[in-house]
Amino acid sequence: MSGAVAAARVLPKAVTFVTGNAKKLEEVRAILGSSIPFQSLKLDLPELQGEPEDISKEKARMAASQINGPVLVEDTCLCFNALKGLPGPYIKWFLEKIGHEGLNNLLIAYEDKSAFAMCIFSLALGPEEEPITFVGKTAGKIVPARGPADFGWDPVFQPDGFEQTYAEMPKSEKNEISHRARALALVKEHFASANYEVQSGLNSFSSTK
Ligand SMILES: O=P(O)(O)OP(=O)(O)OP(=O)(O)OC[C@H]1O[C@@H](n2cnc3c(O)ncnc32)[C@H](O)[C@@H]1O
Ligand SMILES: [Mg+2]
Repeated sequence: MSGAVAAARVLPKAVTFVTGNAKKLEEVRAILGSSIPFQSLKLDLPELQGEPEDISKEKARMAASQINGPVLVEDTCLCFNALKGLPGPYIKWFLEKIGHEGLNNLLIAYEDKSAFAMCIFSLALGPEEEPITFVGKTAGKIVPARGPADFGWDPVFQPDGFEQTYAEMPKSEKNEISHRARALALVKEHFASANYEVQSGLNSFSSTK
């Protein structure tokens, strides 16, 4: 078999990035550019419980069966080291209920304000396929809110090596060093090496071009 080129994996349609979060979509678009042709769908998937990687995979399975085609989803965690990784995948509810100040207050009893942001993308090529995950992390610390409050917990997260919070940075700078950018770098690598082809149609592309 040596020298044989692996047959292209034909996908019925282009990969759909499924999220209910417009800001995530904006960043994914900015980071991926035209490197991976994808379409997007706004869908509020259930907030699951468990270990971050399992949550992301299950989210991908649910999205793939709703769409009946290849999907990319992501789940974002904000993990406080003093709290052994919590709120982690539950950050959405913590943020919604207690806000930026409440997140700071969770750490009042601890000297250690360090945290990391984590993004886990899962790619499911179809409803019956085992999702593949891609993890990106950025270390930083939790600080009193600074900067515009237009995306989640950005104002309270200051990445290591920077004087600005995610919210204070120009978007282009966040998109170079963020948890999301790091995970997407792995997604890009995967697409560059996988031999995907989309069945002819509007979204026709070949990942190996
Ligand atoms: O539909 P999905 O993709 O699940 O979108 P979501 O808003 O429900 O997102 P998550 O379940 O991943 O929950 C993560 C929470 O963290 C927020 N978040 C995600 N990425 C962020 C980032 O880069 N900076 C700040 N906040 C972020 C987001 O607004 C949520 O409140
Ligand atoms: Mg969600």
